[in-house]
Amino acid sequence: MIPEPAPRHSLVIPAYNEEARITPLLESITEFDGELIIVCDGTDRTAEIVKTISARRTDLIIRCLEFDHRLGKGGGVRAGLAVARAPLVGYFDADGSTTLGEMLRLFSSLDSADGAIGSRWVPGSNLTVRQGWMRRMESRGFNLIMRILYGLPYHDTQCGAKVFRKTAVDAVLSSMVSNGFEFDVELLWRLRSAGYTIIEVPIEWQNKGDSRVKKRDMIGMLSGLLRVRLHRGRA
Ligand SMILES: Nc1nc2c(ncn2[C@@H]2O[C@H](COP(=O)(O)OP(=O)(O)O[C@H]3O[C@H](CO)[C@@H](O)[C@H](O)[C@@H]3O)[C@@H](O)[C@H]2O)c(=O)[nH]1
Repeated sequence: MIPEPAPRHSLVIPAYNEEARITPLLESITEFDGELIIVCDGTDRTAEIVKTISARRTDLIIRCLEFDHRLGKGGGVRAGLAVARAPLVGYFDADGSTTLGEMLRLFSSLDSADGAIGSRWVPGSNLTVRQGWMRRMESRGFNLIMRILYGLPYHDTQCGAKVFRKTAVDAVLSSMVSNGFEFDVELLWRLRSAGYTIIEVPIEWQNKGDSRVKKRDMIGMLSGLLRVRLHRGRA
């Protein structure tokens, strides 16, 4: 049997109880030279919907990873990245806050770096629907703390659109401990500490609302990051 060629890109979509938003996102993708890995660990019909679309859309490679317990956003992304087969990998949110076109633009900037993160807070970005001022302040404050605590020079560590060379991700993934929304910061920190270059790229972003991020997740995110920094010390 001739082995299937590896896809060019792997994109992970963490999808926790996304039955209302996953169909429009997948249907908006008309062409993609790669695989989509949807990580479903919720309690609604997301996985069932993904499998139905996957069977019908023979023009796309859609893989559905199913879990019977909640992994957290970070845990979900990690599970997806671990089985990604392409040399260029990444992840973005299920809510359609950014588009596949923007993800392809991020991929194309990997010519000059090992990782590229979408940023809503650098010149050239386009926020078509702005976040409320409270969430914006929290985001700015969070990034400031990350600059101080982790020495990360980025303006938007939490944007859900990120791409990397698979070799870079593979080098750090097994040391990662974060499962929640703090995953992104730990990943960036470990990659930078291992000498990989990551650039920040302006992105087009539409805030969709109906966030799964609750107050307790924010507290969990900060305390998780303090724990990683204090107890693990070095990457
Ligand atoms: N598999 C899985 N996915 C999850 C989980 N929790 C959240 N997600 C997924 O993570 C993505 C982001 O969650 P949203 O509910 O859309 O929250 P948001 O407020 O719009 O998220 C923004 O802030 C987060 C925290 O800073 C960011 O991580 C996120 O990328 C985005 O910028 C969605 O695709 C959602 O399904 C989980 O436990 N498991």
